[in-house]
Amino acid sequence: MLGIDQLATTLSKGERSFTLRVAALELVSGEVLCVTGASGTGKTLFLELLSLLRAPEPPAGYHWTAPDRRRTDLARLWRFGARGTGLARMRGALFGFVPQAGALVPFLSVRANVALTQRISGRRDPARVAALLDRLGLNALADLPPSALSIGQRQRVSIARALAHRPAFVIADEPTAALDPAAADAVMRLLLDTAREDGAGVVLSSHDLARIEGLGPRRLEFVARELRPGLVRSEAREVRC
Ligand SMILES: Nc1ncnc2c1ncn2[C@@H]1O[C@H](COP(=O)(O)OP(=O)(O)OP(=O)(O)O)[C@@H](O)[C@H]1O
Repeated sequence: MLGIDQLATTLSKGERSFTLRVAALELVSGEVLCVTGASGTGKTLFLELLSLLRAPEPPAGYHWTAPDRRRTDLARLWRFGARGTGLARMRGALFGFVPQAGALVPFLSVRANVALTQRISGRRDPARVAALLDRLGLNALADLPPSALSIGQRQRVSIARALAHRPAFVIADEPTAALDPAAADAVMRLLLDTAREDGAGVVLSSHDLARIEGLGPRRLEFVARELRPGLVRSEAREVRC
């Protein structure tokens, strides 16, 4: 289980400052959480904090309780900086990423792209790569480079890559933003179904409420307020759908 008890970050430039704050959140592996809010309310920032890509402001409360009940203080992993090995190990074990537009490695084949997260996390498992290629309908494309694929196909590769190393959670930042409605529905279904079969949780952001309706009972909504000119604070509230 992931547990947040105060997680915040502030971005500043000149007179402008944007603070994002999440007071409390618990997330069990296998759950689906949709993250919503208007453009610029900090959905991407929150996903970066959650997935250990961005350091939270101290004091921060963020921990992981493994199935064997061992507890890791995730906020403390930042004490050695962004390149700390403990941080990288935990990030790799807990999270897989589906970015907005695939972000595949252009000089690797589809198969090698899917295997990449296994290589990075030291969890090599060619049989699982083959199973995911099959599950996501990518067998015929396995030896092609990403440039030979449609955007929807690239997103399917991205989903396979995010799951290949068996993370506890898949983090998807507007995963269907670049797709037409039919392809978006198909990719969303594949993402959620494959993650569910694997027992992985999914945290996905979207500003398209219609598309995420019915995906799960939990939604975290960010609302930003300008406290005074140039000083914006965005806070989360959980909405039960
Ligand atoms: N250096 C900075 N100083 C102040 N504010 C910043 C800085 N960099 C980014 N911001 C603000 O941080 C906020 C968070 O952006 P973020 O990309 O997380 O929002 P989002 O909800 O994901 O938006 P979208 O739906 O458009 O992708 C934005 O309002 C942006 O203006």
